Amino acid sequence: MTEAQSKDLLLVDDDESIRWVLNELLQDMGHKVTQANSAESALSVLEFHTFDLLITDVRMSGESGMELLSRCQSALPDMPVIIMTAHSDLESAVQAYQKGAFEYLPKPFDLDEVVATVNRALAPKPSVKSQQQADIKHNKFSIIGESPAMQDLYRAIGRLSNSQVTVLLHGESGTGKELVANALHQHSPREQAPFIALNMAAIPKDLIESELFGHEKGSFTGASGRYQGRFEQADNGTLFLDEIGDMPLETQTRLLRVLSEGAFYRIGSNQPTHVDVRIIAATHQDLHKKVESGEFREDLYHRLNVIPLHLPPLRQRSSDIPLLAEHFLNTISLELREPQKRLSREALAIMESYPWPGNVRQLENVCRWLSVMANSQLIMPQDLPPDIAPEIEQYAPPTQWQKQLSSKLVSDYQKGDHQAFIKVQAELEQLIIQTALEITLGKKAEASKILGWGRNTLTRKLKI
Ligand SMILES: Nc1ncnc2c1ncn2[C@@H]1O[C@H](COP(=O)(O)OP(=O)(O)OP(=O)(O)O)[C@@H](O)[C@H]1O
Repeated sequence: MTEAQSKDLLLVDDDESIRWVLNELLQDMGHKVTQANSAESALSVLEFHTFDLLITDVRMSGESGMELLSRCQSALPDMPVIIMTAHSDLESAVQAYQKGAFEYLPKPFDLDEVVATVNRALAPKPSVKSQQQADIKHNKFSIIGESPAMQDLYRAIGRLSNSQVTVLLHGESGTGKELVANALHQHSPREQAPFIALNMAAIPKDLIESELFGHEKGSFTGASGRYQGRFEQADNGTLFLDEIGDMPLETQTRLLRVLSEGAFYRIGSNQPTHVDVRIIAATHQDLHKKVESGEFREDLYHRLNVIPLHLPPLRQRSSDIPLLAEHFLNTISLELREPQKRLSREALAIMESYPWPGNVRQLENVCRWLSVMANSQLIMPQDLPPDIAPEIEQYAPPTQWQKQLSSKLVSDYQKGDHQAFIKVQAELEQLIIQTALEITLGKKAEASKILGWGRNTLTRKLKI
C-alpha cells in the first residue's frame, strides 16, 4: 500500500481484545490506527486531530457509540463512521443508519467484511450526504432474529429508511413479509400516515377492484353506499399488497395506471381521485415465471420489483428458533396472564431440526398450543405436538416392570442405600449387553452395532 492510500483511523471499543484484533487488521491494510477505550476519550482525541474514518462499538461504559456518532455527525459531518455492535436488532441497525452511520457491522464480524467495509468507507465519494436525524420511536412490531439472514434484512430496512421506494418482498408463507412491510413503513418518512394491507388471495376476485379503488353508491348490485377504497385510505402512507401474484390481469392493468398517473377512478365515477401512496408488494410465488406464462404483466413486475427483498424460510435460519420461541412463549403468557413456560434443551433441539413448512407463523401457533396444553412449566420432548415430534412416544403410563423398578429404587434409597441408582444403572447396562450378545451368538462386533456403540466401548463395558 502506498503512503497516499494510508489513512488515519480512530478505533473506539472498551473491549481490549477486539481493539487488538482490529488494530492488527487495519495496520495490515496499511492504515495508521489510534485507539480509544471510551467515547469520552475518543472525543478528546478528536478535538486536536482529524481522522479519515471512525470505527466505534455501541455499548461502552459512559457515553455510547450512538451518542459519539451523533456528536461527530454535527461537528465532523464528512468523517464516515462505522458502528459495530454485538446487540444486533432492527432498532439498532435503523438507528445507526438514521443517525448517519456509513455502515453497521453486527458482531461477531467476519474480518473480510470489515476489510471490504473499511475500503468502501474510505473510497472517494460524491459529497452529497443525507443529514436526516429522525428520532426513532420504539417499534411495536418487533422483528425477532439475530441470524445473518435477519441482519442482512435489518441493514436493508435501515438503508431504505429514508426512502419512499417501492419494495417487493419475496418469501414463503409465514416468513414475516407483512411484519417487514410494516417495519419498512414505520421507519419511513410516511410513518405518521396509515399502513393499509390487502391480501389478494383472501378476497373474491370480483371484489378486488372495489376494495382497491372504492365505489360510488349503486355502481353495482350490492353497492349500497359510497365506499372508500384502500388506495384512498392509504393516501400519504403505504399500501401493502400481499399475494400480488393472485391479482387478476385486469386489476393489474388498472394498478399499473395508478402507479404511473397517481390517480384512479372509483367504480361508477368519472372523476379522477389523486393519491400519493407508497406500494410494498409481497408474494410467495415466482413472479418471474408468472410473467413468462403470461399471468403477470411484465411492466407491472418491473414497476414493483424496484427493490427486491428476500425473506428466508425458518429452516434456513434455525439459529433464530430459540429467540423466537422465547418471544412467543413470553407474549402468549402475558396474554393468558399465566406464568411463562420454558423449553427444555431436548425439546428445543427437536424444534431446531424440524423443517417448519409454515415458518414463523407455525412456530407461533406451536408456542400457543404449548402454552395451553403442556402439562408442566418445563416443556419436554413428549409435550411437543405430534407433527413436530412424531418419533417421540407421547406420555404413556409406566408398565409393570418399570413401576416395580421405580418403587425398588425409592425404597432402597430410603433405606439408606445411596448407591442404589448407580447400581441399577450398571445392572441395566449389563442386562442389555448380555441380551445383545445372546442374539448375536457372542459376536462382539455385531453386538456393539446393535447397541449403537463402538467396539472398544463394548469391550470396556464388559470389563467393568
Ligand atoms: N422475525 C419475526 N419476529 C417476530 N414475529 C414474527 C417474525 N416473523 C414472523 N412473525 C410472526 O409470524 C406471523 C406471520 O408473519 P406474517 O404475517 O408477516 O408472514 P407473511 O410472510 O406475510 O405470511 P403470508 O404470506 O402467509 O401472508 C405473524 O404473527 C408475525 O408477527
